[in-house]
Amino acid sequence: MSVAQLSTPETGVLRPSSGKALLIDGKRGSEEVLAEITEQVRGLDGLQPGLAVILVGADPASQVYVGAKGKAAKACGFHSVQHDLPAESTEAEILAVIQKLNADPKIHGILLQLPLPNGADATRIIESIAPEKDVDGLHPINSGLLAIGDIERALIPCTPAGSMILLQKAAAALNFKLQGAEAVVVGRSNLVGKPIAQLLLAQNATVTIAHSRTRDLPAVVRRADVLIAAVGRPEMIKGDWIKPGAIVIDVGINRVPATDPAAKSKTRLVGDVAFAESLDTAAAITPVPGGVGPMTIAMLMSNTLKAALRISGRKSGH
Ligand SMILES: Nc1nc(=O)c2c([nH]1)NC[C@@H]1CN(c3ccc(C(=O)N[C@@H](CCC(=O)O)C(=O)O)cc3)C=[N+]21
Repeated sequence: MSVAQLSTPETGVLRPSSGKALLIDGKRGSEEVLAEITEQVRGLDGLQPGLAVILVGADPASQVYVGAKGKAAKACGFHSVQHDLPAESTEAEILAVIQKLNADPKIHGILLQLPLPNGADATRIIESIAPEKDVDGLHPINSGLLAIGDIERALIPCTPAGSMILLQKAAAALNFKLQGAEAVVVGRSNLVGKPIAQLLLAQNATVTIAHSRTRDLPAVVRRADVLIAAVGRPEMIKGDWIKPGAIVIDVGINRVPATDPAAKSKTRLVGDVAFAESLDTAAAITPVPGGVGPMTIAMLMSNTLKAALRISGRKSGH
């Protein structure tokens, strides 16, 4: 469906004339961001942004994500290192690695892949990362800057930042105003739900954070002009919960058994939103895969570049 087919009434409630939602392409969005970063890095003469990723344990999914991050970093022309630590590592051992990276002038970004094995608490480890190298945006200094609305100074968590870029792309295509819109975030994690809510507030949306204890979740979701699904439960949000004309950003990445026995892979990826059911109701929706996931990696590169420019005393260009 072309953007021209959409009517955009003053109310900000959008009704696609053909009944099919606009797909927001995160793969393409991420390629655009990565190309821009690569171009900027070429012009930095002498400064090479450096990213260190720490992986504790050998969770296969985490290994895939960490591999993708290293690959993207190299493609952008970054210095990229990976520290693999055994699952049994003590907090002191992880802290020692972080101390070294904090002091390493070649490293501008440090990412501790989450979750830690055996449900270990990452709070103290994250707090040991130098805030100016905290490219995941999880240090209390960065979450504090975000909470007081100092978006320029904060390093913003990558998934929320990527989700906002996709939301802004959809809003621009649909001539939809975030200001004053009803936004519902389903999920309240420190990694995704809470920071996305802060970013939406900074855009003057009216924000509701719903979670597992929310009474009548379908009714709350039905109010959403903008719906952010970040619960981590496969296809939990049903098509008939979606308000007609809503913009839907699906942050969930859930691996479920493949339905097609002939499929090459025994599993497939689905989001937190029942995608097929939502296509006739939503004005725009992010697919899974190919939506927020690739943007997350692009934002990590963007944060690393931002950190490198700041640490080296150059302007960050925003
Ligand atoms: N400290 C920390 N920071 C993170 O940012 C972080 C983390 N820990 N732990 C795990 C999650 C997960 N994550 C993803 C990144 C890219 C895709 C991605 O590119 N996904 C592709 C598909 C990949 C596939 O096929 O498996 C897509 O959605 O199209 C997915 C997930 C970052 N995470």
